[in-house]
Amino acid sequence: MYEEGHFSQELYFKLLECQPEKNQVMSMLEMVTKDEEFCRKFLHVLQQVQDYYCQDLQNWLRNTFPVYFCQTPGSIEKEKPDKTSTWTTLKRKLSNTRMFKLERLDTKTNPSVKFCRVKESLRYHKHSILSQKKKIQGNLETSHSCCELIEIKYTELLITNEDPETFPDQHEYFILANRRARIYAHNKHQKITLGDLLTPVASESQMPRRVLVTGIAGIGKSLAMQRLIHDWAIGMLYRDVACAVHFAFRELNLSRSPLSFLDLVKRNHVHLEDVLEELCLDPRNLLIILDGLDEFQYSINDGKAVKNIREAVPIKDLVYSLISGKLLPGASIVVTSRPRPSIPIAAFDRRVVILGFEQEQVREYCFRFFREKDLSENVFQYIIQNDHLSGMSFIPLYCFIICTALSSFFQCRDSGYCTERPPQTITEVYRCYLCTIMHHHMRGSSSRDGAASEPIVLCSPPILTAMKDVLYQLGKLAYYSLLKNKILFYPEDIQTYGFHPTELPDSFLQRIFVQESGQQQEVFAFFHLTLQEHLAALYCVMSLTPEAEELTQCLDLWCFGVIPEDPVPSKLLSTTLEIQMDNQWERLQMFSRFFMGLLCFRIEGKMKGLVDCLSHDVLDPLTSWFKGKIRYEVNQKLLNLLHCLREFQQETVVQNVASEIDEVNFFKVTLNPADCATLCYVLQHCTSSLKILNIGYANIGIQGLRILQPLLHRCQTLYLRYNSLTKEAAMIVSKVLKSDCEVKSLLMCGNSIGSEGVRYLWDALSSNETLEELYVDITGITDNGLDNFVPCLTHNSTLRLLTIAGNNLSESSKHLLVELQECRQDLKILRSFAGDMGLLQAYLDWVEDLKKDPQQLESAKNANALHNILWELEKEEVEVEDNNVKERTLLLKKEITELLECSSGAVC
Ligand SMILES: Nc1ncnc2c1ncn2[C@@H]1O[C@H](COP(=O)(O)OP(=O)(O)OP(=O)(O)O)[C@@H](O)[C@H]1O
Repeated sequence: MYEEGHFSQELYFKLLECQPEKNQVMSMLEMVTKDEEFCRKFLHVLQQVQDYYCQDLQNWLRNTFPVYFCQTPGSIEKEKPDKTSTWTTLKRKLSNTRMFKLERLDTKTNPSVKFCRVKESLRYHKHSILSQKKKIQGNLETSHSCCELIEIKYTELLITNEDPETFPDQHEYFILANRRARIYAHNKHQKITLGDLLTPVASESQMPRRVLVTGIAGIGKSLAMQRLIHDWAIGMLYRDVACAVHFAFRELNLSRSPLSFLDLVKRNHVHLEDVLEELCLDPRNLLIILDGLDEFQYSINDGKAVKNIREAVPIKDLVYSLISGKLLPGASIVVTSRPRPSIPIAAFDRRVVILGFEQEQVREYCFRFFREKDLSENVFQYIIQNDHLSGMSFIPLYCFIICTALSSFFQCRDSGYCTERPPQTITEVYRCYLCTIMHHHMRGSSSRDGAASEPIVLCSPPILTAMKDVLYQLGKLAYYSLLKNKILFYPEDIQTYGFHPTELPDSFLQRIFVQESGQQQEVFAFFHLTLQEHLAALYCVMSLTPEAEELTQCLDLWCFGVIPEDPVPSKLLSTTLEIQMDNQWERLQMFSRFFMGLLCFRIEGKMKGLVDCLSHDVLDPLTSWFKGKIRYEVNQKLLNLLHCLREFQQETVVQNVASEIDEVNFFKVTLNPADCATLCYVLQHCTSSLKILNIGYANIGIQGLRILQPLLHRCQTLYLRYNSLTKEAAMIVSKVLKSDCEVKSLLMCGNSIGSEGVRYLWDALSSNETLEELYVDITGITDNGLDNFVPCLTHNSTLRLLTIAGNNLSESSKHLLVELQECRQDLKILRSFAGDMGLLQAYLDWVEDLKKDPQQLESAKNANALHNILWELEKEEVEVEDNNVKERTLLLKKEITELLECSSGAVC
């Protein structure tokens, strides 16, 4: 009724939430029978879904309301409100897909009895799936987020049909944030829905049977699997599957003794006990979900194959046999894992990646979280207007953290209590989140109901004092484990830090292993890696002495992996010196940013109750430390330093450091909008010129360029190559060139600014008096891109070099270039690759770079650069006379052809 547009979302959610004593069906009937029109619509919908209910009810409805049931199915289509609704999809599927038929079971012997037994067992099985209300990780039972119903809580995720690549060893968040920047920019990846995980796409001839779903921590893999099995149980998805079962690897770890597939299923799904063997006769009846492969304690690479569902084997062999299709071939298997699963991905017919929420889903999430339109819209607007928060919000778990953190501000703002400003930096968000859960923890469950409307005084000294010991010990556990790259803790580990496993503050840590009969083994983890990083940073800030050298030595270690030659006595340093710190800095980036943010709080006296204020005296040595580093660092290390400054929020420090920066090199570092905002934040603290801003291959897209716009006029050399920029980017740059700017060299190659875009650039050049070099090779320019070229450039007096090769210009346009060259003798124009040995060599070197760097190759391919060059080289070949040039031209052609063949999958 909701999907069909007859129930509002509010009514639908209300119905879903009705208490068990007030049966949902009864409530629904009460609602629909109130008015005749409603009743009519209800019967229409019932007619559409007759397959869902039993024959008796179908007959009764037919006899009682013949008028509706004599209409042709589909007559209701005209009332359909939303073409993309799951309801519409369901109806399409009902008509298209094969439905599961019990005849596929072996019913030769005493068929009717068997038939009923199987049907009955499956009904119980589905019922038990639907009645399990899984606790949604990290939820606080606060007044606004108490609801755990999956229909209400679940917000659609962006899933793409794409192979997980081999990622560099970086923090998962950064990888995904950067990866998404690429995916949005080119939009070439195919989106798929949960319901299509097992449906062949156009290029596939067969239905994929074994599917791997990857995604970083907190992106929603487990919730998606819960949603999938839920939707199967209510008949919305995979109706051709007779029986779906779900296992979490963290629970499979508990199976210490050998067991058979039958034992495994029966242990978890008792209702299937009597019918499982029959269901397994045709494995196509089965859908097996295996969630969280990364948490499996055993390696399945050396697993042994088992083919018999009755044979008891070690759990790893069972898992291996299912995933490799040796056991129950034909069954559908969906496995989830964090990126880089420790299993050959070739075992899967399909690999998909969950990329989290798109912006509209963040809005939807906010609504589902707060359930109040105005409040949720205010929160959503606040998130999207803050690049840092919006940059994080695509991860559902972060969305939860942000909404929890913001809730106190926006709710008490409405009631007029709030004096503080809402959090803006990541550290502030986590601090508020932590304070909210501490507040919650302190209030205890008994006073929960009455206290819901109280204003929250976040992080008040009494709360911090009361929680001080817990936070300190948890932080200590977090810090030392983080350095050792450890995220799971055994009870012994916990006890070492002064906690008893039964008295753990479960708002911070989650128990991973459920307690099972006879087995006591439990493991704990912080409910998200970022919470561990935040608490670790809190511990370090609390433990820090006023000794400035300790601070700078620690920063050297965390931000660069540099072990001090002459370490000062420090508990933060002593243990870390024993740890291999090579390349640790990559993993410690989020931690170091949190550290700087919390250090600011301590200096500003906002940690009263936890630790004394730290004197402002540390600011000078800290400024010197930043100045010393920032001059020489490039790429990811530089980016992390800038983020640290952003989190630190100390204007005088940022100003002093910013004035030291005269070159910024982010060549091939993918920059997401939050990175661009940070770069802009720091550099705007000074007004002097920047010699070089190199953001070539940073894939910033138009969103990133808009953020960086205020900086561009101060750059002398501006590298914007291969950034997925379009006409709008040329408009921005043209504005910059018309302003009082310092830009001398502008490299725009490999963007799709096109003819319209380049005309804005020519126009700007008619008045600009700074630009000396302009590179617009391979930018999609065609003949009409030169419409205003000659008049504009004749007025220009500063441009000395223009490269415009690799565009689609006809002979007549090339004449225009020659024409201009004649009247502007001081201007060198390179219009083709063969025209200049230097340009040819530059492109040969470029091809060498592409061979080594798949990401750079991807950018080049997205700009269609290789084909453009080839096309032009082929035309030029005829004209070349100089043998040297000819030889280089042929070589470039050969290299590019080979590269294209190689990267399209042919054997290199
Ligand atoms: N589709 C969604 N709609 C609403 N909330 C979601 C969604 N997906 C995830 N969440 C929120 O994020 C939390 C983490 O999700 P989930 O446990 O599914 O992540 P995961 O990818 O399995 O993480 P991990 O790899 O750490 O196990 C959920 O508990 C829930 O609060």
